Amino acid sequence: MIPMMGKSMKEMLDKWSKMSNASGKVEIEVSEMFSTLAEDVITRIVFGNSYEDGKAIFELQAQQMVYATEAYQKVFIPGYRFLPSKKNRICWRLDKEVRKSLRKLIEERRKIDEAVLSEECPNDLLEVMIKAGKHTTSNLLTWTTILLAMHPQWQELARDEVLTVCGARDPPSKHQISKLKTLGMIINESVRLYPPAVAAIRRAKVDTQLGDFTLPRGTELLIPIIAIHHDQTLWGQDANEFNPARFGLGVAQAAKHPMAFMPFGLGARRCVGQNLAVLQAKLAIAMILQRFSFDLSPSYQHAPTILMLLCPQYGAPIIFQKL
Ligand code: HEM
Repeated sequence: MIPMMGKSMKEMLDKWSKMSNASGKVEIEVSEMFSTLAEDVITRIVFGNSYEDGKAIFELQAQQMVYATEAYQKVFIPGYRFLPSKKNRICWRLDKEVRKSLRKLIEERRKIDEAVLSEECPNDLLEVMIKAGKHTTSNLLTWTTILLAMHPQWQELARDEVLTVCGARDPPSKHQISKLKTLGMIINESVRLYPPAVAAIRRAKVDTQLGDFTLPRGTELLIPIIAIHHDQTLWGQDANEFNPARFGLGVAQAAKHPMAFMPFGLGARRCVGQNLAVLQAKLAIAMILQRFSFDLSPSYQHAPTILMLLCPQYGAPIIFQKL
């Protein structure tokens, strides 16, 4: 998997190098680039030979996200998404199309000779992964790049670590990636401050007592991940500041409550793509650090906004300088 990711990454970075001017500088809108990268990686991993079909499904999902965001931006009314408004109807239709395309692909996979169906293309993973992975991972990469551009001292520390552990040119191996502790802390701090998924939803299956609240069966709960991640009673006075050092003793020790960090959700339904997302993020950032230093473009405006996921409202223009 890592060589496949490394290949997509290297192709992207070679393109940036070619685009740079005589002094080795290039301005890149990273949110777009990382979106393409994450799509490329997941589509290759999940769909293999059905790459083109996979891309078509991602396009349908992008349309679905636009409509769903508009619907959710209205006042939050439990059960709103079940009402037959025009936008909801379009969402349902797109959802049906996505499911239909996925089912078709899975059927096609089933027809493949069993001998060809190796561990590399288990078809049940297909439906699971496609639904969640692209936008969240590119979002994580975008915020981490913005934060490292804002905090050059952490960028330097991360680069020193990458160069010491992995050298200056070759894509890091799995073994090397597991040794990138500072980079791991930076990524944790990035998803704490800017969790791509800002909330998770649960429904009480039975009547439940939660602290002082009695929740009747069927109650929908919105768990505000982003608010929990910024809560000063849990994270201290500097809760809104970028301080990867808070993760120095591990995730469980970073806040006053061991479960306060939940960018991938918690419990049995937590994110199945967590390891893949973190692996991809570490590899991508490490490979960028090996080749470029970077700063925010003067046109960058810091305006985190929720468009289903937490996004930089005016994009993420970053100036890269070849090392
Ligand atoms: C930075 C990247 C990612 C973030 C922040 C993220 C976050 C989350 C969150 C918050 C949940 C809800 C968990 C809960 O309700 O407790 C979730 C669920 C899920 N994620 Fe991710 N995710 C990321 C990347 C990925 C990737 C790369 C994949 C697949 C390749 C993926 C697949 C899934 C799936 C299938 C679920 C549903 C699990 C279930 O309902 O049992 N995610 N993710």
